Amino acid sequence: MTHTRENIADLSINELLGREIACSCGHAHSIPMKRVLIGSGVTTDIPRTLRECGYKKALILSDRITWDIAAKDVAEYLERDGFPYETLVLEGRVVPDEARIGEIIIHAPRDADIIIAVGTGVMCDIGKMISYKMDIDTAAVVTAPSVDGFASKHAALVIGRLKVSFTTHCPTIIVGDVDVLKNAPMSMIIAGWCDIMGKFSCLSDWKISHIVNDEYYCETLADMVYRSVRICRDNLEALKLREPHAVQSVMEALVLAGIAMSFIGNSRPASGSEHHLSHCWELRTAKEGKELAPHGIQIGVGEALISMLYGWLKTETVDFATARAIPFDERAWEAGVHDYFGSDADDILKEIRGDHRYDADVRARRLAALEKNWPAVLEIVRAMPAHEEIVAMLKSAGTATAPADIHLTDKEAADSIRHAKEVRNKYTVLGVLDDLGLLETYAARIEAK
Ligand SMILES: NC(=O)C1=CN([C@@H]2O[C@H](COP(=O)(O)OP(=O)(O)OC[C@H]3O[C@@H](n4cnc5c(N)ncnc54)[C@H](OP(=O)(O)O)[C@@H]3O)[C@@H](O)[C@H]2O)C=CC1
Ligand SMILES: O=C(CO)COP(=O)(O)O
Repeated sequence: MTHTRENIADLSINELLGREIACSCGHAHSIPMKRVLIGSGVTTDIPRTLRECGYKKALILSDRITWDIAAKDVAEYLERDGFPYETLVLEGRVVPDEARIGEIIIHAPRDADIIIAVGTGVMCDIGKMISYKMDIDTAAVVTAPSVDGFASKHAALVIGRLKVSFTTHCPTIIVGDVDVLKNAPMSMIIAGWCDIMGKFSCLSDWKISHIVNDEYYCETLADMVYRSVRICRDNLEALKLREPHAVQSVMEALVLAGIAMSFIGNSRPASGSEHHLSHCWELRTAKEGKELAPHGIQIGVGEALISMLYGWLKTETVDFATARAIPFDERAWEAGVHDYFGSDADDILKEIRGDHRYDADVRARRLAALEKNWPAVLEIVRAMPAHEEIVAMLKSAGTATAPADIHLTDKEAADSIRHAKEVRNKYTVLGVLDDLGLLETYAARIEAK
């Protein structure tokens, strides 16, 4: 049976796993994930699930906080079941860096065939990396619905003080016990909800790139993600009251976004211009040794900024002849990249030169495609929720809405708008504005606010 945007909604998360989904986009989607347990009390199902998936011995990996929150319960259920396991409880604050990863590899038993990482973004990323290096599987027992990376095969690690995204493998089992998730700090629950709200711009960016660059786009998956975004948006009041169905919908949306990324082999369904701003903020603050707000909270602010740019573009009088006549000052651009990215600039420039995204002929082709398809692009731009609507949603969630709320100045926000198109080879609204010669004007407006 071919799956389409209409009938994919009939499938549960578990029906998306462990098989090929023939899709109307022409691709067969699959993910090597075996089981997703989301619901009240699902921790008790872990021993049976491990056995059903063929595992023989687990290493439960946690830190002190997540041991008390969930890992000790996992250990108790495995003990009662007679399922072989060992535990490794990390002491102190956990940073996913070389030292921690080395420490865990030294202490991990050689005969475990699955690592059960108990925690949130950091613990799950460590679990992915260690299991990948040990050539065994990993399960994520999530203690707060805070990020959409649980189901992805990427691990964000700190290497040489810099945040680097490693390709590892996705967990084979994900557990989100709603009885645990609903008691997480509200700021972490809202962070996950913000990560989901960021999909409004990321999915619009992806669709625009499909039109302009003929980039592969799967309407069925985009729709699947959109549907879960709308459910989370509509459940906000219930989420603030920690109602189980609302917490469950955020956890499911986070996992679905990860599955969608794995299905297509890149992060298009979950990361667009709003994430690229956050990548810039992290790169810069890591160098300055500053701590930023949690990932999801940054995405909320990124979404507010990007929705403002989309809003300005909705009413812009676009002049393609003027855009075509704008010369590309390569030396000035290169100097700007060095200035902004410092020691990372050479790597970034090397990648950009390799993918040719700013070559004159490539720019000209993009501009021609933009001009030819402008009504279709404008339709996507106009469908983006208004900036005021995004800000009202974030305010209602009680979270950050503006750069100042996460200790960024308007100048820092404007600079990230100028440079975020360099951090990933993904065409977004920032690339559209750049091609149209509007990026600097819009960045300057943000700076002057
Ligand atoms: N791989 C991917 O695709 C992605 C990865 N990321 C990465 O994820 C990380 C951010 O993850 P995030 O979840 O926001 O933050 P962290 O994993 O850093 O967790 C934040 C803090 O919350 C604590 N905590 C976890 N659960 C609970 C709970 N139930 N009650 C009280 N405290 C709790 C953690 O404790 P403790 O320290 O004890 O665990 C930690 O101190 C970043 O490193 C980011 O780069 C983000 C997006 C995608
Ligand atoms: O953070 C991510 C998804 O939430 C991954 O994004 P990137 O592919 O932009 O690194």
